[in-house]
Amino acid sequence: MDKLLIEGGARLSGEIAVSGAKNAALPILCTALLTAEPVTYTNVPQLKDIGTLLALLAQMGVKVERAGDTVTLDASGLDNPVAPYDMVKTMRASILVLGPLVARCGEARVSLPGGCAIGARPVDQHIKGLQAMGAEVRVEHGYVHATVPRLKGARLFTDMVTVTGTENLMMAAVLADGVTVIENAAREPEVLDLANCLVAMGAQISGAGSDVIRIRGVERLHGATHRIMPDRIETGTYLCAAAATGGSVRLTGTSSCYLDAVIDKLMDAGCEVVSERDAIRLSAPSRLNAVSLRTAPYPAFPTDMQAQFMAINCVANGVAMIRETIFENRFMHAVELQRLGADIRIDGNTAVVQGVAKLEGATVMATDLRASASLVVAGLVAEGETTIERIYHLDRGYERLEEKLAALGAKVRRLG
Ligand SMILES: CC(=O)N[C@H]1[C@@H](OP(=O)(O)OP(=O)(O)OC[C@H]2O[C@@H](n3ccc(=O)[nH]c3=O)[C@H](O)[C@@H]2O)O[C@H](CO)[C@@H](O)[C@@H]1O
Ligand SMILES: C=C(OP(=O)(O)O)C(=O)O
Repeated sequence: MDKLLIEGGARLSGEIAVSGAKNAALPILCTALLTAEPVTYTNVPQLKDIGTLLALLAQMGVKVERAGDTVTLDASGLDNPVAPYDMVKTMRASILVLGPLVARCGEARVSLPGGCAIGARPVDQHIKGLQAMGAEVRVEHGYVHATVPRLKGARLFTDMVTVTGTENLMMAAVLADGVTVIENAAREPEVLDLANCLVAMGAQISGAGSDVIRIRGVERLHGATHRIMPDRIETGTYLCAAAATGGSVRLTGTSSCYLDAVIDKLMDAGCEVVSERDAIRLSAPSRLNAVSLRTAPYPAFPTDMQAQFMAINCVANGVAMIRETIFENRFMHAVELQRLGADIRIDGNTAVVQGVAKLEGATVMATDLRASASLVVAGLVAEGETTIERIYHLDRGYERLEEKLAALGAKVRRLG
């Protein structure tokens, strides 16, 4: 199993390009299921999760062509609306095929993605929404079976803000008979990016990006070309890495416009952040101030950046309170950070981080994607060598991580 070796202490500086967003690409690639015409997607990141999704689509009968960051999908031969357990178990986002399959084929059999390290993550809201649109849905033997002659537009209200739930129901509604209104919708930029792709394919959607989305179903969608938005979490992670090391970096192919909550906190920590049209520059002081935060749905502070901010607080000046309100088990990085010498106390969904003067390198274990990112950030500032095990988690969400870090001057290498 691959490991990452980091020799801490280098101050990051220089320029790197940010990749397309994993969490936008995953739902957006599923839009191909909604049409018999080819759809081309650009700025698709080369990540393990994307490979898993493309393999899943291919076994359904979708023709997949991939050249660099461009993917063309042709679902004219879609003949197997099934997502088997073996392909779904490694990636929760595979539930995103459910809505499009029911909408286009009138049936779907999709394995429940199951629990994962950061929480139970049920999909009851996805199911409830499809039922409200007239689908007959049964959960049997670990699979969601859904059938319906044609979905009907409905008024949907989710019990909590759910990102992939909103995305699944929006994709189901675009081919439904009549108007669907999703209330309490997720406002994440990735939901808006998905809506933009669907509109380019002929869907009628208004309100995406707000908490009420209105969709008028159409008879069919057509092919289109869509560019995936930049990855705001990858952007935030490199900003944290630079900030922790007292560095000065410029990130290109990205934008600060979806990162207000994160950039605010970096500025509170003492960083100077300058937004350009398609780039962000950050310069950090030699020691950051501690910054407290509370995760919540967009536009508030993203749960996917909580672990990286815990890492920077470990070496900041002062005490930070970090409250996680989205996932019930998203502090697993804390014990690993403690192995590096961090002072962290967990009390329910709150972590109290007392900054220390220095961390020391050690062997640590990655437990999920962003937990792993926090260990990278901590390893970059720790004295001596840090070995991060189980980095397959990182490969789910960070394209060419070692190469990008090395381009900023980090001493990092992968051991196979
Ligand atoms: C591929 C993708 O885009 N993943 C992101 C997406 O995950 P994902 O879409 O899975 O997360 P959700 O927004 O659905 O989850 C929010 C909360 O709602 C709960 N819930 C959700 C659906 C449901 O049917 N029932 C239910 O109880 C979840 O357990 C969680 O506690 O949003 C999360 C929250 O911003 C991010 O951390 C993930 O990176
Ligand atoms: C939790 C994440 O992803 P996923 O929903 O794909 O597990 C993430 O991107 O941090």
